Amino acid sequence: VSERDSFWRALSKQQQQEVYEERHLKFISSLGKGNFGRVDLCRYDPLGDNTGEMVAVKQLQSSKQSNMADFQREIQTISSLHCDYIVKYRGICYSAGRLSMRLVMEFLPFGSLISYMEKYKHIITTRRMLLFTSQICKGMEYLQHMRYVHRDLAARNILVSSDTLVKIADFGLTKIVPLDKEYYRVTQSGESPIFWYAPESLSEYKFSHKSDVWSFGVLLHELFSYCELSRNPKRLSLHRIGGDIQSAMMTVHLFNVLKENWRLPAPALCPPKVYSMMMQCWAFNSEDRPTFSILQDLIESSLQDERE
Ligand SMILES: Cc1cnc(Nc2cc(F)c(C3CCN(C)CC3)c(F)c2)nc1Nc1ccc(F)c(N2CCCS2(=O)=O)c1
Repeated sequence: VSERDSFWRALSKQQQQEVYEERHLKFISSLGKGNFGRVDLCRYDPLGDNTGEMVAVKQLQSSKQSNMADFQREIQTISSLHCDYIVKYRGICYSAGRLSMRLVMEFLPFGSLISYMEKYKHIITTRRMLLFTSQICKGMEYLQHMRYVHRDLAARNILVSSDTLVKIADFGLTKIVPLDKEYYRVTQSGESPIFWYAPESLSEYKFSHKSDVWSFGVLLHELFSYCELSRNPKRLSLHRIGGDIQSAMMTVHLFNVLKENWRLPAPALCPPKVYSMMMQCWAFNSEDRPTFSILQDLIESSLQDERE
């Protein structure tokens, strides 16, 4: 009980206010599984007349101590973020009986960018893709302003709210950069999305706003490849380094080909200015990479080209 109560007390006054009562949270369907968590679509229906709002509810799969701590940090992170391009925190559902708590978020009806692009790739325009790019960049500028490093920026973690709005989601790996340093060094590697990692993250486990910029470039590659599985970063990188390497060596081989200046090839039909943006994000030395505000200007200029 004490552990449960200590978590409860740890929540700020503001977070405790947004409490969702379990008895009014009606399960509708499972949306998917991600970092240690499962996300369900629920209707929060206190009036019991099916007029309540639809919400996305994330709960831990295993109540392992380390996962609990990560989940609590994820809740602290997402509840402190207020930005149009970041999925909104609604509150927490603290199930009285069980130890587990659940994170309640706004529901985005179109799902992840990957499923959206698969479905609409035949009608989506370059302009629309640049609009999505600009929104993700604005979300990342805000995240950087709050001194957060996302560490898992990838198309699978971008959610689509409407045909004209996408948001950054899944803060399971997000860390705060300490005030006295420009980067965060992780100890446990866990399930690492190494094909989205900057060289310094592969070799020294260093994560910074500049490593998020590298991942942003990989996300841009996914988007302008219409999130096609045959063209995804993991598939293309494995093709370059040889697919039969066991995972420990994979990081080393990936680092080496990046050191030798291999990069993901330009997606078919990708505007030259957009590929040039990706290549700038993939500068080997982190200080040579653009900031998200410089990227915003480059995106605006590409949008101009598409307008004329
Ligand atoms: C916070 C949030 C808000 N809205 C939504 N809308 C949403 C709407 C949908 F139609 C779908 C799909 C679309 C495709 N068809 C076949 C099944 C349902 C969908 F997947 C999601 N999803 C949220 N989260 C979420 C859900 C599910 C997740 F797997 C992950 N993760 C992904 C990487 C780590 S993760 O576990 O965080 C986050």
